[in-house]
Amino acid sequence: MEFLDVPTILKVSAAFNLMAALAWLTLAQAFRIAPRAGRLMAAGHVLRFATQDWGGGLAGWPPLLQQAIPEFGLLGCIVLLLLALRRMLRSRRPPSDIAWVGGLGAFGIAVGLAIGSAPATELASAAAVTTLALLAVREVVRGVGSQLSRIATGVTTLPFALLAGMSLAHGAELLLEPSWSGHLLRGELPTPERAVLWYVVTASITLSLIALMVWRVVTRIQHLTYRDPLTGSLNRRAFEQALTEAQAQLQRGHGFALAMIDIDHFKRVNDLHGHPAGDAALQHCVRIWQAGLRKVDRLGRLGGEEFCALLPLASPGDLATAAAVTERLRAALAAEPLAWEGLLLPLSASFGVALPVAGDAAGEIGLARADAELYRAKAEGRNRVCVATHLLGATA
Ligand SMILES: Nc1nc2c(ncn2[C@@H]2O[C@H](COP(=O)(O)OP(=O)(O)OP(=O)(O)O)[C@@H](O)[C@H]2O)c(=O)[nH]1
Repeated sequence: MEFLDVPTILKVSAAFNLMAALAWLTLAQAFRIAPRAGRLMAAGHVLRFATQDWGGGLAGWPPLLQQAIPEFGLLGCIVLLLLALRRMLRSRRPPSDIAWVGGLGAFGIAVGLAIGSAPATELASAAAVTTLALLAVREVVRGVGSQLSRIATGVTTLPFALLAGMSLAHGAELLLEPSWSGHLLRGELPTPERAVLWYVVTASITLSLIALMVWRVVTRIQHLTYRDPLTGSLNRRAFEQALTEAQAQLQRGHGFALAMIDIDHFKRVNDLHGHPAGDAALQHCVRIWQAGLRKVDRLGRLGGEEFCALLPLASPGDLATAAAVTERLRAALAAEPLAWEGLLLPLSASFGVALPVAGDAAGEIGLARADAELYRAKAEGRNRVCVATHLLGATA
């Protein structure tokens, strides 16, 4: 580390915090990207900038403040960062756990300062920072769920895990060698290795949060592009894209079935109970059908009260399985009326199931066949599943 002296590393780190604060504030205020999370992040970086020891910067201050300012500053910065992370990942969990850990940490630091024990002060700070960093790891893992690959989740959580590890190691170091603490009070600077490590961790936490923010924005754009805003099912364009991809897979022996769906007498719901009731009925149907479908299945709203489910099959011609799945969807809706303004509105739908045709690139022939079966289900009395030429389910 001879090429970099410690005061330079500390100044670079301070400048980085200031620039990061400006960048988050610009994203939040000028571009309205993750505004609340951005403001919290900016506040965290400003706090770190203002309270970090830049190498002798606190030398003229009273000894108590020389130790108190960086310890409280670091703790406050990590609390703000964790709150920002929670907002970024749209977590609904109340911040009481963060408040508890931050509050206990601050109390521990204050007690350490009051009794004049530098090791106790640093130990309280290390314990709180370790816990907060572990909470951050948990937050990311839960927040991204299965939506990111394991590698991406691992890379994103790594900086927080590193921070937890460093704080834990520092705590252990203080227990084994209490004389190491209070280096600020003695006017000592950290070693170049420590200073660089802190800088790397701070910078990688910022990069990790930027990656999460980009991921959030991209996910939102994808949702707006591919989802029906009312029901959350795929919109027509996205469903057609899924169908085209499934048709291509058909050549490789991966079969699927199409179940065309239309809610029965839906106009009556609108006419008798109003448009909002109709909207609620559409959401109700999609919630029930999504619950009955597997993760690999795709449900799309093709328009109005017409939907289509794309059901991948284990064996290409397995129409019986597709019919059984569709019958389950029919029965589930028929069994669960919509609760609307104190009333229970019975709902049902008709279904037409068909297999796709190889070589039909956009899947139009399969859709037309499923549509013909749906037409037959309507004509034969509704609330039923018609498959190819066979009637499999029928209820009055
Ligand atoms: N509330 C609401 N209604 C919609 C929406 N999209 C379409 N509709 C209504 O859905 C109704 C469809 O009615 P029809 O095509 O006559 O079909 P139906 O009443 O379900 O009759 P069958 O299909 O023959 O059983 C129309 O009244 C449309 O206005 C929507 O997003 N929200």
